Amino acid sequence: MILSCENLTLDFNLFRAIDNCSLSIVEGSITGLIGPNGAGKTTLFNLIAGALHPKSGRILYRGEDITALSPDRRFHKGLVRTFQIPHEFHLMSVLENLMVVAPAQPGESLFRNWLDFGAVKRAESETLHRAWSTLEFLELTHIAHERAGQISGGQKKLLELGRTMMTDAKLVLLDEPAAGVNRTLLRKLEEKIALLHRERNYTFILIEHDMEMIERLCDPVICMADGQVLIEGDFHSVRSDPRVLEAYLGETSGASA
Ligand SMILES: Nc1ncnc2c1ncn2[C@@H]1O[C@H](COP(=O)(O)OP(=O)(O)OP(=O)(O)O)[C@@H](O)[C@H]1O
Repeated sequence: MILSCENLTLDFNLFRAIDNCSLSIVEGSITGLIGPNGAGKTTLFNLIAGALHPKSGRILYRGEDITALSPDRRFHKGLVRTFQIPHEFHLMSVLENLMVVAPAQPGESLFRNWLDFGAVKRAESETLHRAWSTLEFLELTHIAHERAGQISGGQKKLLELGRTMMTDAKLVLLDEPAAGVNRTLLRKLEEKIALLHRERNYTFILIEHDMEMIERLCDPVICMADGQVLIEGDFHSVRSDPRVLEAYLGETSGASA
């Protein structure tokens, strides 16, 4: 298991958003996290990424108890939430947006810079090389020098995925990657997620309301309701489970399962 959440509970004032929730994520899987609006999916992501801390329970990442760690410490251990990395810098180019995500570089310390200019240059050229290979992987080299603020919504999602590749990500939390992405770019995004999973052994947890995307990419699928795990299994068994249908029918805002 790459991640285990054990009996997590979180309250927002008197409202219990996460209620004694336990789940485990298998290393190398793409796990789909579904559930009606308000089920607690994003709050669970916030707990896993460290943006919120549970009232009780614990989180183990690669066997280590990370419940008390800051988001930053988790990020440096390879637990990356897509929009934990700041949204794209609009005025910077696509290439520069990748380069700024790279782990701390020697040139960031003036003293070090003065002592070892060669090391700074080497690190910069490694970062540039990594950023360029990331663009090649994402098939975005043609927009390398465009301002990030001017690219399409789907290209921004690809860029966001690319920025996880500039870190040494192991477990990536994707919160509704399909939202606002056109069909063509959505298939490309799916293809890249599948490739990162297959060829680079990334583990993903994917919150998504687009059930076709969940069906194509995810195994297993976990359905949450009322701050708890309702059921876990393959897409078809989860989708046809009467408890899941009931949970979706019970919601008022009408997301489709
Ligand atoms: N900061 C907050 N303060 C108070 N209540 C909150 C806060 N954040 C979330 N909630 C409530 O906690 C519950 C779970 O919300 P959450 O956003 O985790 O659900 P979700 O499953 O991600 O829903 P959606 O699919 O609509 O994004 C909801 O009832 C929501 O209103």
